[in-house]
Amino acid sequence: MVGQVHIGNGCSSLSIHQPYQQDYTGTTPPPSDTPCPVHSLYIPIHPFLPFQIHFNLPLITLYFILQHQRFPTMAATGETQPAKHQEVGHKSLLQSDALYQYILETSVYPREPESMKELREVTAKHPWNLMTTSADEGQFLNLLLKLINAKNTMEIGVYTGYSLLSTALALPEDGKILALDINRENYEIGLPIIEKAGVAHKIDFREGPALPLLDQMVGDVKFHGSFDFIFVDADKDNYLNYHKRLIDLVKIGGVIGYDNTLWNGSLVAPADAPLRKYVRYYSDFVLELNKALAADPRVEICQLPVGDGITLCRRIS
Ligand SMILES: C[S@@+](CC[C@H](N)C(=O)[O-])C[C@H]1O[C@@H](n2cnc3c(N)ncnc32)[C@H](O)[C@@H]1O
Repeated sequence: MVGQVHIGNGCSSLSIHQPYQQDYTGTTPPPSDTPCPVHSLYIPIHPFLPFQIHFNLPLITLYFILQHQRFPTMAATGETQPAKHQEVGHKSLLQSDALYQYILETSVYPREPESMKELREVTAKHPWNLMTTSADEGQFLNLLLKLINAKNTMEIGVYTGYSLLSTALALPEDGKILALDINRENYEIGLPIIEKAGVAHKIDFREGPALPLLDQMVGDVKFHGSFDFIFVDADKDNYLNYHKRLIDLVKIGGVIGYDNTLWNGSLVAPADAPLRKYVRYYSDFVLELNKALAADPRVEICQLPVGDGITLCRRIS
């Protein structure tokens, strides 16, 4: 497998794939509790490329793949035309684009802080913009954090920082966000806007894969039960691994939010639906996560069809 790189996973979740996933064929998923080794090679060609590519992959094929990554639900529905909605960050599972636009224009954009609007617009120009948290979900997170009086929080999966900014704006002056991402470059796109908004002092950004850091924190009792809120929006194949650790780190009564738990609606696609390989692959992890969360007596849950689906878990024991 000389000269192969694995880049990205699915819609709205960039995953830098780990060595154990090399040669992924869709039939041999990686061990579910294998800690993420530090990625050895990172080539930011495009975040949604689901599988390993050969360096000599013809450009035309690459172009074809990139075009189709933008409309991952097409495969699930058998549509032949891309969805009409072109809103950046559009991940609504609403069947009506017009209704989604109505929500954005009536309730979201008019109340969106200027800094978030600016970050959304800057992110829209970035080639991986489909990864960004949608504006309606950003608004939801902001209100949720205020409702639960969150002060000490964590975010796994920052990208350019839209959800991070919505969190930072919601927290009190002495609030904190431990922000984890393998890619600092994208975070730095949003950082000047976050600084201008006067909330950068709340953010402790750490570059690197999240799991090893979580393991360190789990090994230190001072972090146990210390987080009011944790937002997970990163590599789906590690969500269960994250949950195993985060459950110790979030306080009793605190909330973990897992993003993309409806995975483009692919979870209910028939077995023979022509899903793209990466959608099918990550769909199994999301299905496994949803089942595990529903059966976990340590949390109360609520799965909301906001964005690409967000499952809130309130720790109760
Ligand atoms: C969907 S994006 C996050 C979007 C972000 N919440 C926003 O509001 O724009 C997923 C992010 O997860 C990061 N990521 C992927 N694998 C990761 C890992 N193992 N540890 C930490 N971050 C990871 C990617 O670099 C990417 O920036």
